[in-house]
Amino acid sequence: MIQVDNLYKKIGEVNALDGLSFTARDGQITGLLGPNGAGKTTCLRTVFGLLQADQGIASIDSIDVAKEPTRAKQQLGLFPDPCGLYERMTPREYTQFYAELSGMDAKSAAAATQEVLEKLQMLDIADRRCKGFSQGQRMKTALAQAIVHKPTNIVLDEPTRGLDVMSTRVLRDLLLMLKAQGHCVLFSSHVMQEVAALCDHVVVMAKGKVVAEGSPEALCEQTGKASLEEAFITLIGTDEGIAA
Ligand SMILES: Nc1ncnc2c1ncn2[C@@H]1O[C@H](COP(=O)(O)OP(=O)(O)OP(=O)(O)O)[C@@H](O)[C@H]1O
Repeated sequence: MIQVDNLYKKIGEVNALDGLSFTARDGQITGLLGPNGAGKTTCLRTVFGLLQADQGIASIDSIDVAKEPTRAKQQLGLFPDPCGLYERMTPREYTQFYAELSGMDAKSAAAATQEVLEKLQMLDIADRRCKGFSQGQRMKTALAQAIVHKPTNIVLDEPTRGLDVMSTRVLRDLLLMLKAQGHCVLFSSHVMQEVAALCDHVVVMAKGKVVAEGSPEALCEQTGKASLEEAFITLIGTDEGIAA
């Protein structure tokens, strides 16, 4: 479970987070939806301990990220940009390298790597170099790295940005699989369709604050609109920076 409680963060003159609070639960996909500059990335960076909030608490499975960053991060997987893979490494080498970085000895890392490669159904590409991989294959490799240390919680910042339709579908299926396995999945997006299709809980944010939250259906009901897109426009007052 990921909780943010009353987070404030001023960057330069901007209140990037302005009293942000929400909970992302286990066994659910939670979407952070907001226009450009809403504070989504700032929020996720704070959750991962890359930024320190001015005020408020971010916690992973009730562990305060600012006070116990190492222990908190053991429960957290951060999905990296799949474009940044080391092309000369194979998914197995790459995943094992990250497993060892997370503190496992070589034998445990090899076993955890084999397990995750099986789980993501990527044994067929496990021992090929990443150079020339399709976006979907890169995506799987990036996700293998993010979850090899078996975190309960997985965070993704705009994971489908720049992806083709097939790769987006691969990623969606992977996220649904992680949810079915009881993980807490938190991702940011400004793609309405993706959020409506995947999320159990949507946190609509603007200007560093939560404007509304609930299931896509509840948000439609609350605003009296038929689609999440219309509900969003009603809540935010604009659809600027949001993709259908
Ligand atoms: N390093 C920085 N320097 C200056 N301003 C920043 C910096 N990082 C964030 N901000 C500002 O903080 C606010 C929140 O930015 P953030 O990147 O968190 O938004 P976002 O919701 O992820 O936006 P987008 O969807 O455009 O990626 C914005 O006004 C942004 O300009």
